[in-house]
Amino acid sequence: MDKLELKALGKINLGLDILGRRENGYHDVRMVMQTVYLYDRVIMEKMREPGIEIRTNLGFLPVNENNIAYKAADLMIREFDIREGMRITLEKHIPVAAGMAGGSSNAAAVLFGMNRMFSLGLSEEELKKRGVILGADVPYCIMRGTVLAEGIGEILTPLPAMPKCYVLIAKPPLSASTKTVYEKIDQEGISRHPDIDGILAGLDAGDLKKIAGSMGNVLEQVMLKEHPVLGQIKETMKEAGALNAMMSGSGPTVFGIYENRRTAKAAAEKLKHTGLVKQAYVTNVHNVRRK
Ligand SMILES: C[C@](O)(CO)[C@H](O)COP(=O)(O)OP(=O)(O)OC[C@H]1O[C@@H](n2ccc(N)nc2=O)[C@H](O)[C@@H]1O
Ligand SMILES: Nc1ncnc2c1ncn2[C@@H]1O[C@H](COP(=O)(O)OP(=O)(O)OP(=O)(O)O)[C@@H](O)[C@H]1O
Repeated sequence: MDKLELKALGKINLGLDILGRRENGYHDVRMVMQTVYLYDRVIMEKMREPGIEIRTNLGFLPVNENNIAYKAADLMIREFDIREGMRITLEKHIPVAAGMAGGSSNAAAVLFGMNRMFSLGLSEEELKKRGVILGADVPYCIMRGTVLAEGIGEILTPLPAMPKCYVLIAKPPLSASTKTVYEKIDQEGISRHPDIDGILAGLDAGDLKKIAGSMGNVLEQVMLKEHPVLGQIKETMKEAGALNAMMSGSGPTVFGIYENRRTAKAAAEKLKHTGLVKQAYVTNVHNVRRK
Protein backbone atom coordinates (compact mmCIF):
# COMPACT_ATOMS: atom_id res chain seq x y z
CA MET A 1 0.00 0.00 0.00
CA ASP A 2 1.61 3.27 -1.13
CA LYS A 3 -1.00 5.74 0.04
CA LEU A 4 -3.50 5.81 2.90
CA GLU A 5 -5.95 8.48 3.99
CA LEU A 6 -7.35 8.42 7.54
CA LYS A 7 -9.68 10.52 9.65
CA ALA A 8 -8.02 11.63 12.89
CA LEU A 9 -10.92 12.31 15.24
CA GLY A 10 -10.94 14.81 18.08
CA LYS A 11 -12.04 14.12 21.66
CA ILE A 12 -13.82 15.80 24.51
CA ASN A 13 -13.43 14.96 28.19
CA LEU A 14 -16.81 14.29 29.79
CA GLY A 15 -14.97 14.08 33.10
CA LEU A 16 -11.46 14.95 34.24
CA ASP A 17 -10.21 14.42 37.78
CA ILE A 18 -6.68 14.49 39.19
CA LEU A 19 -5.81 11.88 41.83
CA GLY A 20 -2.18 12.79 42.46
CA ARG A 21 1.10 14.16 41.13
CA ARG A 22 4.10 12.06 40.13
CA GLU A 23 7.73 13.03 40.69
CA ASN A 24 8.24 13.74 36.98
CA GLY A 25 5.47 16.36 37.06
CA TYR A 26 2.85 14.16 35.35
CA HIS A 27 -0.46 13.58 37.12
CA ASP A 28 -2.50 10.50 37.86
CA VAL A 29 -5.87 11.21 36.35
CA ARG A 30 -9.31 9.66 36.12
CA MET A 31 -11.04 10.80 32.96
CA VAL A 32 -13.99 9.87 30.81
CA MET A 33 -13.04 10.42 27.19
CA GLN A 34 -15.35 10.65 24.22
CA THR A 35 -14.57 10.80 20.49
CA VAL A 36 -16.42 13.41 18.45
CA TYR A 37 -16.97 13.51 14.71
CA LEU A 38 -14.77 16.51 14.14
CA TYR A 39 -11.63 15.38 12.38
CA ASP A 40 -8.41 16.17 10.58
CA ARG A 41 -7.61 14.29 7.40
CA VAL A 42 -4.23 12.58 7.51
CA ILE A 43 -2.91 11.51 4.11
CA MET A 44 0.15 9.27 4.18
CA GLU A 45 2.24 8.52 1.10
CA LYS A 46 5.35 6.37 0.75
CA MET A 47 8.20 8.19 -1.02
CA ARG A 48 11.17 6.60 -2.75
CA GLU A 49 13.66 9.01 -1.12
CA PRO A 50 14.11 8.62 2.67
CA GLY A 51 12.96 11.43 4.96
CA ILE A 52 9.72 12.78 6.43
CA GLU A 53 7.87 15.59 4.72
CA ILE A 54 4.95 17.25 6.52
CA ARG A 55 2.45 19.40 4.66
CA THR A 56 -0.41 21.24 6.30
CA ASN A 57 -3.07 23.83 5.52
CA LEU A 58 -2.22 25.74 8.73
CA GLY A 59 0.84 27.88 8.08
CA PHE A 60 1.64 28.37 11.76
CA LEU A 61 2.12 24.68 12.54
CA PRO A 62 5.65 23.28 12.55
CA VAL A 63 6.50 20.95 9.65
CA ASN A 64 9.74 19.69 11.19
CA GLU A 65 10.45 17.32 14.09
CA ASN A 66 8.33 19.55 16.34
CA ASN A 67 5.20 18.32 14.61
CA ILE A 68 3.86 15.35 16.56
CA ALA A 69 2.93 13.57 13.29
CA TYR A 70 6.62 13.80 12.30
CA LYS A 71 7.62 12.34 15.68
CA ALA A 72 5.23 9.42 15.20
CA ALA A 73 6.60 8.64 11.72
CA ASP A 74 10.19 9.00 12.92
CA LEU A 75 9.58 6.55 15.78
CA MET A 76 8.25 3.90 13.37
CA ILE A 77 10.95 4.50 10.71
CA ARG A 78 13.74 4.08 13.26
CA GLU A 79 12.31 1.10 15.10
CA PHE A 80 11.43 -0.87 11.97
CA ASP A 81 14.34 0.24 9.77
CA ILE A 82 11.99 1.58 7.13
CA ARG A 83 13.95 2.64 4.04
CA GLU A 84 11.26 4.59 2.20
CA GLY A 85 10.38 8.18 2.99
CA MET A 86 6.97 9.42 4.17
CA ARG A 87 4.95 12.40 3.04
CA ILE A 88 2.22 13.25 5.55
CA THR A 89 -0.42 15.81 4.67
CA LEU A 90 -2.45 17.16 7.58
CA GLU A 91 -5.70 18.81 6.62
CA LYS A 92 -6.49 20.39 9.98
CA HIS A 93 -10.04 21.04 11.19
CA ILE A 94 -9.76 20.20 14.91
CA PRO A 95 -8.95 23.47 16.72
CA VAL A 96 -5.24 23.63 17.64
CA ALA A 97 -4.00 23.83 21.25
CA ALA A 98 -7.60 23.58 22.32
CA GLY A 99 -7.94 20.56 24.63
CA MET A 100 -9.33 18.34 21.85
CA ALA A 101 -6.23 16.18 21.27
CA GLY A 102 -5.79 17.35 17.68
CA GLY A 103 -2.05 16.67 17.63
CA SER A 104 -2.39 13.43 19.59
CA SER A 105 -4.99 12.22 17.13
CA ASN A 106 -2.71 12.99 14.18
CA ALA A 107 0.08 10.99 15.86
CA ALA A 108 -2.32 8.10 16.52
CA ALA A 109 -3.34 8.07 12.85
CA VAL A 110 0.30 7.97 11.72
CA LEU A 111 1.13 5.04 14.05
CA PHE A 112 -1.99 3.16 12.98
CA GLY A 113 -1.48 3.97 9.29
CA MET A 114 2.21 3.07 9.11
CA ASN A 115 1.51 -0.23 10.88
CA ARG A 116 -0.89 -1.02 8.07
CA MET A 117 1.08 0.44 5.14
CA PHE A 118 4.26 -1.42 6.04
CA SER A 119 2.47 -4.58 7.31
CA LEU A 120 4.29 -4.37 10.65
CA GLY A 121 1.78 -6.61 12.41
CA LEU A 122 1.57 -4.58 15.64
CA SER A 123 -1.50 -5.14 17.82
CA GLU A 124 -3.55 -2.23 19.17
CA GLU A 125 -1.84 -2.72 22.57
CA GLU A 126 1.59 -2.52 20.93
CA LEU A 127 0.62 0.65 19.09
CA LYS A 128 -0.65 2.23 22.33
CA LYS A 129 2.69 1.47 24.04
CA ARG A 130 4.47 3.44 21.34
CA GLY A 131 1.79 6.14 21.45
CA VAL A 132 2.31 7.03 25.10
CA ILE A 133 5.95 7.89 24.32
CA LEU A 134 4.58 10.72 22.16
CA GLY A 135 1.88 12.00 24.53
CA ALA A 136 -0.54 10.97 27.27
CA ASP A 137 -3.63 11.28 25.02
CA VAL A 138 -2.19 9.29 22.08
CA PRO A 139 -3.11 5.76 23.34
CA TYR A 140 -6.72 6.92 23.76
CA CYS A 141 -6.70 8.41 20.25
CA ILE A 142 -5.62 5.00 18.94
CA MET A 143 -8.49 3.31 20.81
CA ARG A 144 -11.31 5.89 20.44
CA GLY A 145 -14.93 5.69 21.62
CA THR A 146 -16.26 6.14 25.18
CA VAL A 147 -13.41 5.22 27.50
CA LEU A 148 -12.26 5.52 31.12
CA ALA A 149 -8.64 6.72 31.12
CA GLU A 150 -6.47 6.31 34.21
CA GLY A 151 -2.75 6.36 35.01
CA ILE A 152 -1.46 9.39 33.10
CA GLY A 153 -4.24 8.73 30.59
CA GLU A 154 -2.85 5.52 29.09
CA ILE A 155 -4.68 2.88 31.18
CA LEU A 156 -7.84 2.50 29.15
CA THR A 157 -11.10 0.69 29.88
CA PRO A 158 -13.90 0.74 27.30
CA LEU A 159 -17.26 1.98 28.62
CA PRO A 160 -20.83 1.66 27.33
CA ALA A 161 -21.12 4.02 24.37
CA MET A 162 -22.30 7.57 25.04
CA PRO A 163 -25.96 7.82 23.94
CA LYS A 164 -26.62 9.69 20.70
CA CYS A 165 -26.45 13.45 21.18
CA TYR A 166 -25.16 16.62 19.54
CA VAL A 167 -22.07 18.43 20.70
CA LEU A 168 -21.55 22.15 20.22
CA ILE A 169 -17.86 22.89 20.23
CA ALA A 170 -16.73 26.47 20.77
CA LYS A 171 -13.13 27.60 20.75
CA PRO A 172 -12.53 31.13 22.07
CA PRO A 173 -9.46 32.93 20.75
CA LEU A 174 -7.22 32.07 23.72
CA SER A 175 -4.38 29.65 24.05
CA ALA A 176 -3.62 27.53 27.08
CA SER A 177 -0.53 25.44 27.76
CA THR A 178 -1.53 22.05 29.16
CA LYS A 179 1.62 21.95 31.28
CA THR A 180 0.95 25.36 32.84
CA VAL A 181 -2.67 24.50 33.64
CA TYR A 182 -1.58 21.32 35.47
CA GLU A 183 1.14 23.28 37.32
CA LYS A 184 -1.32 25.95 38.43
CA ILE A 185 -3.67 23.41 39.92
CA ASP A 186 -0.75 21.96 41.89
CA GLN A 187 -0.08 25.40 43.36
CA GLU A 188 -3.72 26.08 44.19
CA GLY A 189 -4.80 22.64 45.39
CA ILE A 190 -8.05 21.06 44.26
CA SER A 191 -11.14 22.61 45.81
CA ARG A 192 -13.71 20.12 44.47
CA HIS A 193 -13.43 16.78 42.70
CA PRO A 194 -15.86 16.01 39.86
CA ASP A 195 -18.31 13.12 40.06
CA ILE A 196 -16.65 10.66 37.67
CA ASP A 197 -18.64 7.75 39.19
CA GLY A 198 -21.85 9.64 38.36
CA ILE A 199 -20.81 9.76 34.69
CA LEU A 200 -20.03 6.02 34.76
CA ALA A 201 -23.44 5.29 36.32
CA GLY A 202 -25.12 7.45 33.65
CA LEU A 203 -23.30 5.57 30.88
CA ASP A 204 -24.26 2.21 32.41
CA ALA A 205 -27.90 3.31 32.44
CA GLY A 206 -27.71 4.91 28.96
CA ASP A 207 -29.09 8.06 30.62
CA LEU A 208 -27.90 11.17 28.76
CA LYS A 209 -29.29 13.61 31.35
CA LYS A 210 -27.49 11.81 34.17
CA ILE A 211 -24.23 11.78 32.19
CA ALA A 212 -24.49 15.47 31.33
CA GLY A 213 -25.52 16.38 34.88
CA SER A 214 -22.47 14.60 36.32
CA MET A 215 -19.88 16.14 33.96
CA GLY A 216 -16.99 17.90 35.64
CA ASN A 217 -13.43 18.99 34.86
CA VAL A 218 -11.08 19.84 37.70
CA LEU A 219 -8.97 22.01 35.36
CA GLU A 220 -11.86 24.47 35.03
CA GLN A 221 -10.89 25.68 38.50
CA VAL A 222 -7.81 27.34 37.00
CA MET A 223 -9.14 28.36 33.60
CA LEU A 224 -12.53 29.86 34.55
CA LYS A 225 -10.88 32.27 36.98
CA GLU A 226 -8.32 33.42 34.45
CA HIS A 227 -10.71 33.62 31.52
CA PRO A 228 -14.23 34.75 32.50
CA VAL A 229 -15.24 34.39 28.84
CA LEU A 230 -15.29 30.61 29.38
CA GLY A 231 -18.01 30.97 32.02
CA GLN A 232 -19.96 33.25 29.67
CA ILE A 233 -19.76 30.66 26.88
CA LYS A 234 -20.97 27.93 29.24
CA GLU A 235 -23.90 30.06 30.39
CA THR A 236 -24.85 30.98 26.83
CA MET A 237 -24.82 27.32 25.81
CA LYS A 238 -27.02 26.34 28.76
CA GLU A 239 -29.45 29.21 28.23
CA ALA A 240 -29.72 28.02 24.63
CA GLY A 241 -30.81 24.54 25.72
CA ALA A 242 -27.68 22.53 26.52
CA LEU A 243 -28.14 19.73 29.07
CA ASN A 244 -24.76 20.90 30.36
CA ALA A 245 -21.64 22.68 29.13
CA MET A 246 -18.01 22.30 30.18
CA MET A 247 -14.41 22.96 29.21
CA SER A 248 -12.64 20.06 27.46
CA GLY A 249 -9.22 18.91 28.71
CA SER A 250 -6.95 21.82 29.55
CA GLY A 251 -9.10 24.11 27.41
CA PRO A 252 -9.92 26.58 26.17
CA THR A 253 -12.53 24.72 24.08
CA VAL A 254 -15.96 24.61 25.72
CA PHE A 255 -18.56 22.08 24.61
CA GLY A 256 -22.30 21.81 25.19
CA ILE A 257 -24.37 18.61 25.06
CA TYR A 258 -27.70 18.84 23.21
CA GLU A 259 -30.47 16.32 22.58
CA ASN A 260 -31.47 17.95 19.35
CA ARG A 261 -29.40 19.14 16.38
CA ARG A 262 -31.56 22.16 15.63
CA THR A 263 -31.19 23.49 19.19
CA ALA A 264 -27.43 22.98 18.99
CA LYS A 265 -27.24 24.83 15.66
CA ALA A 266 -29.29 27.73 17.03
CA ALA A 267 -27.00 27.87 20.08
CA ALA A 268 -23.94 28.00 17.79
CA GLU A 269 -25.44 30.95 15.89
CA LYS A 270 -26.26 32.71 19.16
CA LEU A 271 -22.70 32.21 20.41
CA LYS A 272 -21.20 33.64 17.23
CA HIS A 273 -23.69 36.49 17.30
CA THR A 274 -22.64 37.49 20.84
CA GLY A 275 -19.05 37.69 19.57
CA LEU A 276 -17.80 35.39 22.35
CA VAL A 277 -16.37 32.97 19.77
CA LYS A 278 -15.76 32.84 16.04
CA GLN A 279 -15.11 29.10 15.88
CA ALA A 280 -18.25 27.08 16.73
CA TYR A 281 -19.15 23.68 15.29
CA VAL A 282 -22.01 21.28 15.83
CA THR A 283 -21.04 17.64 15.65
CA ASN A 284 -22.01 14.34 17.23
CA VAL A 285 -20.35 11.71 19.38
CA HIS A 286 -18.64 8.93 17.44
CA ASN A 287 -18.37 5.42 18.78
CA VAL A 288 -17.19 3.41 15.79
CA ARG A 289 -13.98 1.53 16.61
CA ARG A 290 -11.09 1.33 14.13
CA LYS A 291 -11.23 -1.54 11.66
C1 LIG B 1 -5.52 17.58 29.34
C2 LIG B 1 -5.61 16.27 28.59
O1 LIG B 1 -5.70 16.52 27.19
C3 LIG B 1 -6.90 15.58 29.00
O2 LIG B 1 -7.27 14.54 28.11
C4 LIG B 1 -4.42 15.37 28.88
O3 LIG B 1 -4.29 15.11 30.26
C5 LIG B 1 -3.12 15.93 28.33
O4 LIG B 1 -2.67 15.07 27.36
P1 LIG B 1 -1.47 15.45 26.35
O5 LIG B 1 -1.62 16.84 25.86
O6 LIG B 1 -1.39 14.32 25.36
O7 LIG B 1 -0.26 15.39 27.33
P2 LIG B 1 1.32 15.36 27.06
O8 LIG B 1 1.63 15.94 25.72
O9 LIG B 1 1.82 13.99 27.38
O10 LIG B 1 1.80 16.33 28.21
C6 LIG B 1 1.72 17.74 28.18
C7 LIG B 1 1.92 18.25 29.59
O11 LIG B 1 0.72 18.02 30.36
C8 LIG B 1 1.02 17.63 31.67
N1 LIG B 1 0.36 16.35 31.97
C9 LIG B 1 -0.17 15.58 30.98
C10 LIG B 1 -0.83 14.41 31.28
C11 LIG B 1 -0.94 14.02 32.65
N2 LIG B 1 -1.55 12.89 32.99
N3 LIG B 1 -0.40 14.80 33.61
C12 LIG B 1 0.23 15.96 33.29
O12 LIG B 1 0.70 16.66 34.18
C13 LIG B 1 2.53 17.56 31.78
O13 LIG B 1 2.96 18.74 32.39
C14 LIG B 1 3.01 17.52 30.35
O14 LIG B 1 4.22 18.20 30.19
N1 LIG C 1 -0.04 17.76 14.12
C1 LIG C 1 -0.26 18.77 14.96
N2 LIG C 1 -1.50 19.30 15.10
C2 LIG C 1 -1.73 20.31 15.98
N3 LIG C 1 -0.77 20.86 16.75
C3 LIG C 1 0.47 20.38 16.66
C4 LIG C 1 0.78 19.31 15.77
N4 LIG C 1 2.08 19.02 15.93
C5 LIG C 1 2.57 19.86 16.84
N5 LIG C 1 1.63 20.70 17.29
C6 LIG C 1 1.83 21.72 18.33
O1 LIG C 1 1.28 21.21 19.55
C7 LIG C 1 0.60 22.22 20.28
C8 LIG C 1 -0.73 21.65 20.86
O2 LIG C 1 -1.43 21.06 19.86
P1 LIG C 1 -2.78 20.24 20.02
O3 LIG C 1 -3.77 20.81 19.06
O4 LIG C 1 -2.51 18.79 19.92
O5 LIG C 1 -3.19 20.57 21.53
P2 LIG C 1 -4.37 20.14 22.42
O6 LIG C 1 -5.65 20.26 21.66
O7 LIG C 1 -4.26 20.93 23.66
O8 LIG C 1 -4.12 18.61 22.73
P3 LIG C 1 -4.43 17.85 24.09
O9 LIG C 1 -5.92 17.84 24.25
O10 LIG C 1 -3.88 16.46 23.76
O11 LIG C 1 -3.70 18.54 25.17
C9 LIG C 1 0.39 23.38 19.34
O12 LIG C 1 1.01 24.50 19.91
C10 LIG C 1 1.05 22.99 18.02
O13 LIG C 1 1.95 23.96 17.53
